[in-house]
Amino acid sequence: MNAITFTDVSKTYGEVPAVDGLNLTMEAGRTVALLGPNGAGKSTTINMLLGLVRPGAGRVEIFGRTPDEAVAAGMVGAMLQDGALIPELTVRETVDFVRRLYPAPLPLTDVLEMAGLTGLAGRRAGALSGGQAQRVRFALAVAGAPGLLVLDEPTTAMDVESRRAFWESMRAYADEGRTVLFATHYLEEADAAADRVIVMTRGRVAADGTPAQIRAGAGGGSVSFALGGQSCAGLDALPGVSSVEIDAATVRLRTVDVDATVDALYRGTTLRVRDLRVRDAALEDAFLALTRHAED
Ligand SMILES: Nc1ncnc2c1ncn2[C@@H]1O[C@H](COP(=O)(O)OP(=O)(O)OP(=O)(O)O)[C@@H](O)[C@H]1O
Repeated sequence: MNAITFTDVSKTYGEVPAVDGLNLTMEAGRTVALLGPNGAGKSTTINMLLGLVRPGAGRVEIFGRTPDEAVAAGMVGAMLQDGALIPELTVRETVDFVRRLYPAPLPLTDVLEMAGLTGLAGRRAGALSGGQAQRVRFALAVAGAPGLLVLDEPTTAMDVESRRAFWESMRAYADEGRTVLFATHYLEEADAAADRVIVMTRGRVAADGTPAQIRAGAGGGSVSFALGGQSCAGLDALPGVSSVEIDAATVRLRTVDVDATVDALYRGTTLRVRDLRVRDAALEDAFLALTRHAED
């Protein structure tokens, strides 16, 4: 059974179509990143998934149930952008209070450990830094051991080290066969943490695939090397090459097939290739290409 199904889902605010005819299925056990520029419809999608916003049209299902049923059954944990904490309660009290609301929660010590909060368990929530408060929100999201974990820009306000630790915790949680959906602006996070990336623009899916597939959609990559005084004639005819740029004595070939281009460069030319550099298209290139197209 799919963990998540959106069928012809739309949501309009006034004149603004926040989500526009969304059709999406997500298999259980996957970690999926929802990527998109501001206003693309990510939060609206997540809020509909959690039953916080009702779709104007269409149907949303979680493990075959309505969002309300799935949430009530403790199948969903969520970390939203502005989840308030009660300042007077300690971290331990906060996490324990929430985990007891679920039918089959994780042990308290496990939750604190997983979220990196063991050393902060006695601290009042009101005295936490922004990044520490985010860790508590993560702990609250996983406390009930939900099969689906939904995270809306979870690493906002975290420094680099907290971010790294956060994704490690998230991966440990996902490795138990659970499904994770997270929205992010950070392309490197989608690249590193997700096995599927859904790029949204203007309430629609602009691209959907593994990070490698999305990168490939951006046009492969580039091959550059020091040309010295040699001629660049014929380079544009090598397999895969879509353009040839020359900057000082370096030539850069944009290619849809890096392997074929490099192979032909060595076998099919008499050039002396020095200082060869190969670069895959970054997810960022793909993202910019996709979202730029949508803004046209
Ligand atoms: N409660 C609301 N009332 C009116 N318009 C809204 C509301 N919520 C969202 N919108 C509009 O719907 C569109 C989609 O917004 P949404 O917050 O879902 O995008 P997002 O991809 O999450 O953006 P961000 O990355 O900035 O969080 C935007 O144009 C936004 O202004």
